[in-house]
Amino acid sequence: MNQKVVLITGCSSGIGLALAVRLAKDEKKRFMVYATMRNLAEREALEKAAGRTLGSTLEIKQLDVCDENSIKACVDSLPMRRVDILVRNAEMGMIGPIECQTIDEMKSIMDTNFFGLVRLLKEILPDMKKRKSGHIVVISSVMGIQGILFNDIYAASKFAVEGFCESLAVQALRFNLNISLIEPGPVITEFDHKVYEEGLKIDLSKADKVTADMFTNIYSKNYNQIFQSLGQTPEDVAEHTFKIITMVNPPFRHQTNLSYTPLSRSWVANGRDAEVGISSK
Ligand SMILES: NC(=O)C1=CN([C@@H]2O[C@H](COP(=O)(O)OP(=O)(O)OC[C@H]3O[C@@H](n4cnc5c(N)ncnc54)[C@H](OP(=O)(O)O)[C@@H]3O)[C@@H](O)[C@H]2O)C=CC1
Ligand SMILES: CC1=C(/C=C/C(C)=C/C=C/C(C)=C/C=O)C(C)(C)CCC1
Repeated sequence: MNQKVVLITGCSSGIGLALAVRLAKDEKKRFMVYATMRNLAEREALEKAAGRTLGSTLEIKQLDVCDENSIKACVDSLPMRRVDILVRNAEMGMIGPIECQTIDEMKSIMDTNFFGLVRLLKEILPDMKKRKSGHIVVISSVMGIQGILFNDIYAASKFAVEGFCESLAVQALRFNLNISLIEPGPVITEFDHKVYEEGLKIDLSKADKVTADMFTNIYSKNYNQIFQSLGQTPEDVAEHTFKIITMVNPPFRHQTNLSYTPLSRSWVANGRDAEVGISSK
């Protein structure tokens, strides 16, 4: 059987975990999934969800997108170093006023979210080009095309990812490679819990009163309601991504949330006028 080798980053939770399991449980067994995570001590949830596929169509490996050696060691450990489908999923979020964030904290977001992708491609793209086959699937976000209040650095990292992929897409055509950007809106995962919890701990004393008030009484106050009303499950995003992966001619961009799509579409069409109006009152 001609199984496709899939390597996914950030599979300890959320979308990465759901997608790894979805592909490994494919009825036609079309995929051999290497589900990676930076810390193997966090493998329990994936092992549980993988069930019988563990050791058959799913294997767990260590990979930290911030560590070139770990990426190389992981790819070297694969049969003939072959990756047919790379899913770059691992990322970090960050919210809050920039006055309250250090440059080192911002650099760490760019290092994981943007340079993490660059490191992976430096290791995997040359082999894909030689074979003239491969699909690079990047879990981006609607924030890759639309900035959102108090997500300045995170959105910038997603814009960087999208610009990088858009530029590479031109080369990809020449080598018969596909690149797809998956753009979910809010998804209810560890990510949004972690980001929100961290956001609540921010020392707002470095921000002026108006900014601090906007963060507390507009952003934080409405955050849960936005996620509860619009949020998708990681399994839903995994299903969308599965469909993109199994398409003969996958699209370059794909938004996963029909409830959110009108917001990002109208933003692109009308600019700031389309910003969603939620009042602090
Ligand atoms: N949740 C949301 O609302 C949305 C999420 N997304 C995107 O979806 C993707 C997955 O996020 P989601 O499933 O929500 O969140 P999770 O927090 O559940 O998953 C993020 C994963 O990335 C891993 N990770 C972080 N840093 C590294 C690293 N240096 N090397 C390897 N793995 C790392 C985490 O591992 P560890 O457990 O070790 O921290 C975790 O497994 C991200 O790209 C995110 O930007 C897009 C739109 C909306
Ligand atoms: C909370 C909140 C808003 C929306 C937040 C959204 C939509 C967050 C989406 C996060 C995503 C998509 C994260 C991952 O990539 C608005 C509308 C700015 C108004 C003020 C309060």
